[in-house]
Amino acid sequence: MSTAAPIHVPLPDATAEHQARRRLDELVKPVGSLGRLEELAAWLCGAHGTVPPRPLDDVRVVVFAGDHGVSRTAPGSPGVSAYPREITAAMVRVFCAGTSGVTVLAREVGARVRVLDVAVDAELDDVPREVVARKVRRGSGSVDVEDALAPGEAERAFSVGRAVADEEIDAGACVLVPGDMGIGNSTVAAALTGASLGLPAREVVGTGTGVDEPGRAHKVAVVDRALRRAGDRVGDPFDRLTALGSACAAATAGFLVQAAVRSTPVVLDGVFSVAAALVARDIAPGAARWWLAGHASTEPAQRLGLASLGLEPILDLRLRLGEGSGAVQAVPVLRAARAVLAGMSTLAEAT
Ligand SMILES: O=C(O)c1ccc[n+]([C@@H]2O[C@H](COP(=O)([O-])O)[C@@H](O)[C@H]2O)c1
Ligand SMILES: Cc1cc2nc[nH]c2cc1C
Repeated sequence: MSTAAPIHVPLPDATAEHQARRRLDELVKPVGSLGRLEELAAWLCGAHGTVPPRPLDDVRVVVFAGDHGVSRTAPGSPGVSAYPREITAAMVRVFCAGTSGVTVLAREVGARVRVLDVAVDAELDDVPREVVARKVRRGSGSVDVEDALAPGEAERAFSVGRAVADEEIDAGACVLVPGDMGIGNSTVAAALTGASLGLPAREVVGTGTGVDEPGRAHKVAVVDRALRRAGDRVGDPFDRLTALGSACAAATAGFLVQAAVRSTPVVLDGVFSVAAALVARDIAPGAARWWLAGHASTEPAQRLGLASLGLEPILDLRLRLGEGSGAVQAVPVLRAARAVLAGMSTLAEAT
């Protein structure tokens, strides 16, 4: 059970949000005709405390990379992923080379991408030192048979995530995007989501990187064992991260909480970031007010998690890549929402 001091999360500015709604109704268009853009514009005003909101010109993705014990498979036995765990380390090098999916998509919208090895099960001595400087451990425990983390590690990884959010915000970030890379992490995300929402494995497990139906049935069995093993320890969010999460999940939760503490909007991405968000909300109630849902993933746990957070996805492109790839594509929509308030004249001026 964690005894850490409560974390204070500021409230968005309700007055600015209200003023934005009034202004939106006055603009040169039928009332409400810009639909979701109007809601996003008002939300941004609440977050920034100004009408119109400030330009969203410094968007930063942090990809938390790590391995998860559930992806360790004996030769000939079924696995939880369609890909081998060695892909995680290989992908960190791809992020460093600037050719990953999220890096290419982020470039299109002028966002930056930083990758951090939080728990990759390899010594990455061929990547820049700052990529590995925050490493918490090599891999995390296999949650169906053992705790993911040793005592104190969830808190340590959570602090890493908070420190990284602080660094990005101090360097000028006005929007943060949590990215993830970790073979097997859709199983861990399902376990965390099941525990956070009190749902059975069969409802939260999806196909991840593309397992077939027997593969999904195996994942359901793994998550079911994990939920039974953890029992009622999952009531405390740090115990939940220790039993069923991973160093990456804890770091991502810390990143999301600290963004809220610093009044910095977050665009959530796929199933892993949403699973971490459910835990982060339990650590810092009110933090979810600073988060938006970038897109709807094909994973059931992501959809269920967003519904519980009260967040409606901005996009639905049937993505299931992770990395922050869906969230960055929502950035132009947010910029469009801001432009409406910043640039449109009023109906009164036209008549
Ligand atoms: O974000 C999603 O919704 C998503 C859905 C399926 C897979 N992924 C990515 O694929 C990996 C996890 O899939 P798996 O099958 O290995 O558990 C991990 O690196 C995620 O970033 C991501
Ligand atoms: C190649 C590859 C890239 C990824 N990016 C996020 N998850 C991934 C999984 C695989 C397999």
